[in-house]
Amino acid sequence: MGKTGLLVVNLGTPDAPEYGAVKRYLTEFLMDGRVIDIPFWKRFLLVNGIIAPFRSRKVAREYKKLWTALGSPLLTHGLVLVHKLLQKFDRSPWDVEVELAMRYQNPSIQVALEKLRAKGVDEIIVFPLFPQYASATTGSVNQKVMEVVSQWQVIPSIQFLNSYHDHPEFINAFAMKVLEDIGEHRPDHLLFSYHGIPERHLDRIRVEAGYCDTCCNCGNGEYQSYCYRSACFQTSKLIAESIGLDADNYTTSFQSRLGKDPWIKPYTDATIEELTKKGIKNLLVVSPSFVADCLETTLEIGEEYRDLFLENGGEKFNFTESLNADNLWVDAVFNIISTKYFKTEIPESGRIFSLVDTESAVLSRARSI
Ligand SMILES: C=CC1=C(C)c2cc3[nH]c(cc4nc(cc5[nH]c(cc1n2)c(C)c5CCC(=O)O)C(CCC(=O)O)=C4C)c(C)c3C=C
Ligand SMILES: [Fe+2]
Ligand SMILES: [Fe+2]
Repeated sequence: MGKTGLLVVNLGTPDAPEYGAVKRYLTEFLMDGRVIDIPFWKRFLLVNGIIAPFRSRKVAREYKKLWTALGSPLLTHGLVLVHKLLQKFDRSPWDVEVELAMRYQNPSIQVALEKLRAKGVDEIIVFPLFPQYASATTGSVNQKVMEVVSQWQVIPSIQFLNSYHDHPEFINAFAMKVLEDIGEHRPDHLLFSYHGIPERHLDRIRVEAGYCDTCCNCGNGEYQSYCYRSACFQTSKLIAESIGLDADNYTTSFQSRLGKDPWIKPYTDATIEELTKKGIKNLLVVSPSFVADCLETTLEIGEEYRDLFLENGGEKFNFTESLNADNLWVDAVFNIISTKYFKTEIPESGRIFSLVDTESAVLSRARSI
């Protein structure tokens, strides 16, 4: 077997918590036709004339609150994850190079793929940091990868891992985090809050894939793994089952709406209000559409939704941190990749290697971007 390149990809984040960098990020992101799926000229006017100039100042202020000495948390978690994965693959029987890429801004997919090519990989596995497939996220990453390699003389064999929302390794990793927090905070109720998407995006997939109208009906009956909403309900169900939580004790909802079009429901803000009306006083929120903490978890859930819950009579609000670069998650990614692509059973004793995290190793990687 030759050398394999593992491309780990997340959404992207601005290069700095400043107006200009945020505007560049939002413009690249929202000009993607898979994200705002309207005709180009309308999108161009909307993004360049309204959203980017007016939203960037407020969003830059939010990024400033989030920023650490190492940069944006989304990027830092990705760098540490990749660093640990490299250590694991170095001790494995397989010859694997690992690179982090962001769909928007840096490190770009183009640069990361060029690095893998320079290292002589002859096949590439694309691992999105999105457990549930959406055209706006995984679909867009896959399209970009194909655009880049289409310019190469030698197009390597490429494996796209489209989703792992129901993979036992992913479910188990999140379940462990939730279980720990349930033990600590003893909540009355668990809220699974996923990033939303416009309803129109689901309709497009439904028509293209020939799914029935009710495929994503609240997780009941058949589910379709390419229907983002349905996959989110399935993730909640599997995590809940694995920790022995009854259906009455958890709810699934969708957050982070942008614009006036209808997004998939139920909305997280409305759900939080309903839960308080039902007398829920102690709420634990978990967001398994994100495998790394970022603006949408730390600030939107950790501040906005916390305030909303407390203003409506809630008393205790806690948020389960994401998988970030926990060894639990590193092991899960390693196991997902090696069992799927290297067709190997992982011996129980060989699963966990001791990993030494050095800030300087992460920093030097960050500087080379
Ligand atoms: C988890 C998967 C994600 C889906 C699905 C998704 C869809 C989606 N997002 C927007 C608009 C914005 N998202 C923003 C931030 C953001 N989104 C995700 C993930 C998903 N987005 C992440 C991980 C982040 C955080 C990045 C970070 O640096 O912390 C933003 C930027 C912030 C803001 O302006 O509020 C926007 C805008 C759309 C329109 C969409 C589906 C069509
Ligand atoms: Fe988003
Ligand atoms: Fe559906």
